[in-house]
Amino acid sequence: MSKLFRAVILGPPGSGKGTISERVANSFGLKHLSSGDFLRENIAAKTEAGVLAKTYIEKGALVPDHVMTRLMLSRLEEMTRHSWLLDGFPRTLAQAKVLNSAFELDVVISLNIPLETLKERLRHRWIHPASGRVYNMCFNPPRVQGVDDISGEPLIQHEDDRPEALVARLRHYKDVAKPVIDLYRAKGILHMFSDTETDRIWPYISSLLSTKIPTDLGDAQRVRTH
Ligand SMILES: Nc1ncnc2c1ncn2[C@@H]1O[C@H](COP(=O)(O)OP(=O)(O)OP(=O)(O)O)[C@@H](O)[C@H]1O
Ligand SMILES: Nc1nc2c(ncn2[C@H]2C[C@H](O)[C@@H](COP(=O)(O)OP(=O)(O)O)O2)c(=O)[nH]1
Repeated sequence: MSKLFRAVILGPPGSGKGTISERVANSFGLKHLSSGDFLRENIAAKTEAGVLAKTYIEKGALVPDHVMTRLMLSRLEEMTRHSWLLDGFPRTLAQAKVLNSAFELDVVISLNIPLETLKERLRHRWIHPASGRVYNMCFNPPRVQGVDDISGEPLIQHEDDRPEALVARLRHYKDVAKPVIDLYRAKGILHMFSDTETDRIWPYISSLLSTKIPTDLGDAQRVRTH
């Protein structure tokens, strides 16, 4: 059995976690598990966790740690034969400790993007709620403005993507994320990236992962698309 690769990407709202995770999944054949997308799946499926999580998300609050860890770890138990990249989890120190007790991580990527850049990006972010597909009028616009390329359904903007909501979200993110970042720095597996453009960060992340991901992942898993 080849060694599997386990990674996490951390970053504030709008920092490019989803965008970069998709490129990592496509380039290295890792499974991308986004906590936000998984929650939306559970909400749509009206699972017990989904119904409970919805009550918190609607209030703009984080889902309680015990609900998140139970949900995410049960999903990860189904993926033990895969290499994966987690996006949006862990978000708190309690979540990180539970994850670390269950899996040994190889790499933690932390995106450090300036506030003004985040504001500008989120101002133009449009989302297809059912699929979680993300567009940006300045970066990756849909073929037809306001319409999802795949389903033809309308795109929406998150209420809390508005600039005035972002400052509070960012302060909360920083308070909650700092101990998580410090934990992984202490473990010697943290890699921090700072820039205003994803396309400038991507080559560094791609070359880091190329050195870390076992080459014997097997062709089926390791599909290189350039
Ligand atoms: N690890 C987590 N712990 C607690 N709540 C979470 C977690 N991940 C997601 N959530 C909840 O689900 C909501 C949607 O998550 P999602 O990642 O899609 O949006 P977000 O947190 O606004 O992130 P971003 O703007 O960076 O894409 C969050 O606002 C939060 O309430
Ligand atoms: N202009 C610009 N927009 C970018 C860049 N990288 C990502 N974006 C867009 C995509 C999204 O609409 C928004 C935030 O990116 P995201 O991948 O959803 O971030 P995250 O919230 O998952 O961390 O910004 C980028 O480099 N430049």
